[in-house]
Amino acid sequence: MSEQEKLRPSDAAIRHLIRRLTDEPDRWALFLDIDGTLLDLAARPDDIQVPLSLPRDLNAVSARLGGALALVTGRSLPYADRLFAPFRFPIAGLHGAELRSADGKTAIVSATPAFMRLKQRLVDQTAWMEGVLIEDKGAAVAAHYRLAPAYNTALEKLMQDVAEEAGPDWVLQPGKMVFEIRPARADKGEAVASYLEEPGFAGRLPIAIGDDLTDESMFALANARGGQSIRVGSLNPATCALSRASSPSSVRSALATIAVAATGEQQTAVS
Ligand SMILES: O=P(O)(O)OC[C@H]1O[C@H](O[C@H]2O[C@H](CO)[C@@H](O)[C@H](O)[C@H]2O)[C@H](O)[C@@H](O)[C@@H]1O
Repeated sequence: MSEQEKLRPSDAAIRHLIRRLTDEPDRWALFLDIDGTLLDLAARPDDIQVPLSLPRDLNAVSARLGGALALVTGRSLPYADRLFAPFRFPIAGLHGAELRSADGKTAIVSATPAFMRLKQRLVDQTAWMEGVLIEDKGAAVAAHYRLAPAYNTALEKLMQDVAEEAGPDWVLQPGKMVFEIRPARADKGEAVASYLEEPGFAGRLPIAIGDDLTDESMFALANARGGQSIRVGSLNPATCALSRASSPSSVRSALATIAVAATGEQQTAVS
């Protein structure tokens, strides 16, 4: 059975995606979220599994698009890099605040001493919340309650207070079973807009694929630029994405299918 045949009947958007990127590779630029889009969600942030073939498939799709593929994630840039080694894709990390452009130029945000003290205090203040995990991402911090859903409300209140204390350079970013405090300087939509100014991306139509609240800004940007937006999983809460994909596995299937088509064409060109 081909990768495409494994797709669910509801994965019409994924079939369109495969057709677009296979038939018109010079027309599109692809922006991919990581957790819940490329990778299945896991109980803890560090429990995620990267399927062995995924980095290679991403690289083949990127080559097919002339390099117009970027990962746009809430993870820190160095963390995202490690997931897809040995390849180094253009990556926007910390929800758009960190950015490595296609030519390798990197803008990283540093935590201020005051923010570092806040992060330590957050660890102390949540120590009694059994199951709550604090993820230190440098200039951002996430408080996860996937293993302790009962603390949802208490954690939200605490994170609102901490975000306020952090000041105007940081904002509260809710997500799937998580409250994060991230740098306010850019969101994912702004990161995508910035890529679309770069050689290699400029003049192309964006396709944004994501699964969570943080992805809404890149969906809105892609829609406004005449591109496509695909929300993975449920359409609840309401989304501005134009279409839906059933699961990260359907996104990976699409990438594998496009990668196979791209590699096949290369081989035909050589022989
Ligand atoms: O923008 P993304 O690439 O989707 O990153 C968003 C956040 O993803 C991670 O948290 C989520 O995935 C975890 C692992 O599957 C899961 O345990 C958690 O409940 C999810 O919220 C990551 O840990 C965060 O740093 C990212 O910002």
